[in-house]
Amino acid sequence: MSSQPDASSKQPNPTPTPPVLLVIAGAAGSGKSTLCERLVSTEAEFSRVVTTTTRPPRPGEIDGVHYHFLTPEQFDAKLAAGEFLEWAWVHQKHRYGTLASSVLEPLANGRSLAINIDVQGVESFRNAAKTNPILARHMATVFIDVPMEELRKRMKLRGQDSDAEIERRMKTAEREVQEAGKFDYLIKSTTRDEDFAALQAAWRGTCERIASS
Ligand SMILES: Nc1ncnc2c1ncn2[C@@H]1O[C@H](COP(=O)(O)OP(=O)(O)OP(=O)(O)O)[C@@H](O)[C@H]1O
Repeated sequence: MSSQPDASSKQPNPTPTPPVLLVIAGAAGSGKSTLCERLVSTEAEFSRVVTTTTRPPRPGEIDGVHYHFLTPEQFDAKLAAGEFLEWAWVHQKHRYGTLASSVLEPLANGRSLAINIDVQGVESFRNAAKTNPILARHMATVFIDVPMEELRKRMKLRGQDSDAEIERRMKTAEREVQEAGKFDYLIKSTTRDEDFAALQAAWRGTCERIASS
């Protein structure tokens, strides 16, 4: 995960906005990370949700900044106490998740948050919002919709994944796109700039909903 940008490089927004939680999902290669990074690096109100992992820190990674690093035992204890909004095994090796406190505390302090997560993780957030009025009020879910052939192209161009891995991700993408109708906002992906403008529109829409409720 990339480091948090320097807050001083962001332009403060002259009009105060209510804090929001934008939960951004889409298939692998859809551009979630690109959008999330641009939002937290250009909009002064936004921070990235600091998620939790049992994988050991890599050199240079700071606890509480890049991740909350927990031992498997600490993770188990928080799980048993119901402190996670969502969690998952990754590559059957390490667990990753989002603590409710990592979302609720910044929101209570007036910070807006963005998180990029898979479609299954969003379902957990939606379920949590059913019993948590703060989440229900401040959260909006955003799906980035990319035509299948364009997805394959983006993953090939990115050059991170083998052909076999890309095909595996494409199969998952076909399942994930079936869930698009459950999201509050759908971004029909075109250029990076237009996608970002659509994300900003989703942010504005969410602020208006909160202000009028
Ligand atoms: N609107 C766009 N048009 C063309 N290319 C894009 C667009 N948005 C992002 N990309 C490129 O597509 C590739 C995938 O983007 P990114 O890594 O942000 O996707 P992701 O959804 O976070 O993927 P993953 O889930 O695999 O981490 C990157 O190379 C990125 O630069």
